[in-house]
Amino acid sequence: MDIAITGLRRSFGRVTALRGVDLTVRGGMYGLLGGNGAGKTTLMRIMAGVIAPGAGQVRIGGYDLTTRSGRRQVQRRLGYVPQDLGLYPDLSPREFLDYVALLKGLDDSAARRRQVEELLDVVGLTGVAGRRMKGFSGGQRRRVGIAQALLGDPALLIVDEPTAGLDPEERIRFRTLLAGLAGQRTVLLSTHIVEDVAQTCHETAVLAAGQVIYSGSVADLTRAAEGTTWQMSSAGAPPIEGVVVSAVARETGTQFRVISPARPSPDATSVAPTLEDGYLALMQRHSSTAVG
Ligand SMILES: Nc1ncnc2c1ncn2[C@@H]1O[C@H](COP(=O)(O)OP(=O)(O)OP(=O)(O)O)[C@@H](O)[C@H]1O
Repeated sequence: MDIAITGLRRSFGRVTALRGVDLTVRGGMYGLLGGNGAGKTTLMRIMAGVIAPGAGQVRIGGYDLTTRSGRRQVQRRLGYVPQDLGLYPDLSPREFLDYVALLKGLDDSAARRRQVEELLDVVGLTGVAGRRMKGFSGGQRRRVGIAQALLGDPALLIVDEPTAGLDPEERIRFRTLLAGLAGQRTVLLSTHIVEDVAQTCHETAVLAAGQVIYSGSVADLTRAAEGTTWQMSSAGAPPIEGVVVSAVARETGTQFRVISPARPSPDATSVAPTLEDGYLALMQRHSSTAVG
């Protein structure tokens, strides 16, 4: 399901969360990157129809989200996994999903049960389907969140910060699950974890201070740091030039990875960038133009 957004603005009182967002998404798995407060959640909530847009155009699958009828049409075709999904701790995932399915209008109880069992299997929760959710891990809770969003087989799945707080193994399992779901539908993944986008998306956008400062391929964003990514050793002091991406302590000194337009020290060697380097180089350029 295609998403076409132009000139989207949204404020909360005196705080402007989105200041003219332009974004086009065409199917598959799409990453939305940005730091804290960049406006990702506001954008997701507008697309999910939870809050109305301020000014601008938002069309999803051809439906106009600035109208109430458009929002209703989109909500029928969309699954949303918010950052903090409230679960009922005394219900089991099976009971919870059955309840949400009823709310979504799946009245036929046999069909509802069938769909709930299918989704429990898709998200890998069949083994704990009858257990109360009270003691569930972060990963299990998020799986329940995905399952409830998939009820009704939506063409668009919007997932806000799904891997925050998960341990590394759970994170990998979870993003693999999401990538699998993008086979037949559009999955919009909002995150500040660059690695999740690097491992699952071809296309991405970067949001900063309520504006899209990059949209395009993950490969092109990675290339944004080509020729400006350096590795160097130092007796201890970090380099004065550039942004330090990582610092690894070794017996011989500290090895730094640095993003800098100029060679940060005579012994620094140029290395191939990762998506994280590209993202940081973009942010660095953006903040220097925003200030200057
Ligand atoms: N309901 C609200 N009332 C007031 N201000 C809000 C509201 N929702 C968002 N904001 C403000 O809008 C800005 C963007 O917030 P938003 O939650 O969309 O960013 P984000 O990119 O999702 O950040 P995070 O990763 O920290 O959740 C922030 O300054 C935030 O404080």
